[in-house]
Amino acid sequence: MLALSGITVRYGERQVLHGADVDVARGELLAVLGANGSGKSTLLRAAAGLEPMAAGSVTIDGKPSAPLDTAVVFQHIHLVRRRTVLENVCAGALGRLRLRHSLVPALFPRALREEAMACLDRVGLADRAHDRAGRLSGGQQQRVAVARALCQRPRVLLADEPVSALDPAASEQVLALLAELAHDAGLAVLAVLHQPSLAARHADRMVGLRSGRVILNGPPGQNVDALYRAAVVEAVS
Ligand SMILES: Nc1ncnc2c1ncn2[C@@H]1O[C@H](COP(=O)(O)OP(=O)(O)OP(=O)(O)O)[C@@H](O)[C@H]1O
Repeated sequence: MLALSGITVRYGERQVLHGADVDVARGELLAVLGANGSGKSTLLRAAAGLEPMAAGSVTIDGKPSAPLDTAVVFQHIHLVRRRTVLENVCAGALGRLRLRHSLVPALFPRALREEAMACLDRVGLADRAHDRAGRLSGGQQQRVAVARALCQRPRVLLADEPVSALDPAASEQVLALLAELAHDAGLAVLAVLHQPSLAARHADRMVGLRSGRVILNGPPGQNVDALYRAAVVEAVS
């Protein structure tokens, strides 16, 4: 479904991605791991169309990816804290509906509110719909951010270190949610993670980057885990 082919990114003289090939199937959660500075976030930004590439292509089912095909969830959760949870989720649809209602949430159409409620239900937070977003815990806010991404109706969900600011229990919940969205909703999900053990518990496949190159690609398991530790983690220790 999502195919990143020959992704090459340079900052000035410095090349940070060297023709990386990564694909994610429909219904798959792919974890991208690697040491600091290995190019994980740059790869994700390239997948989202947010990074100018020196070479390479991003396609979905063989066609160039369009902006609304991919939704992104970031480490820093950008919810509007004084707005309700439901209004924040509705905002995920603004791009696709070309609504001008972002400043007047009361005017969100009823159908959109219902869809946003369904997205919230999917992340297990329908009962918090009318609370102000700022009152939720960090883990709950990240799940709201996932619901907002779903309201965009993307085909691909990209998550950049979505659990870095969360405690272990909330991290497990968010990763389980991403896996569920891949498996049950048929999304292709790519998550940049720093914790190999978390990735191994939830991801269908792991890709390891080192210095802008893909150095491993396989299902979580002893071989990949050992290779990951040897090739990625120990490279920086
Ligand atoms: N806008 C930029 N201008 C110049 N260099 C950049 C820019 N963005 C990233 N880099 C460099 O590109 C390299 C890859 O960065 P990237 O953020 O993709 O790594 P990462 O694997 O996500 O790291 P981390 O785990 O620390 O988030 C790093 O050396 C970084 O300093």
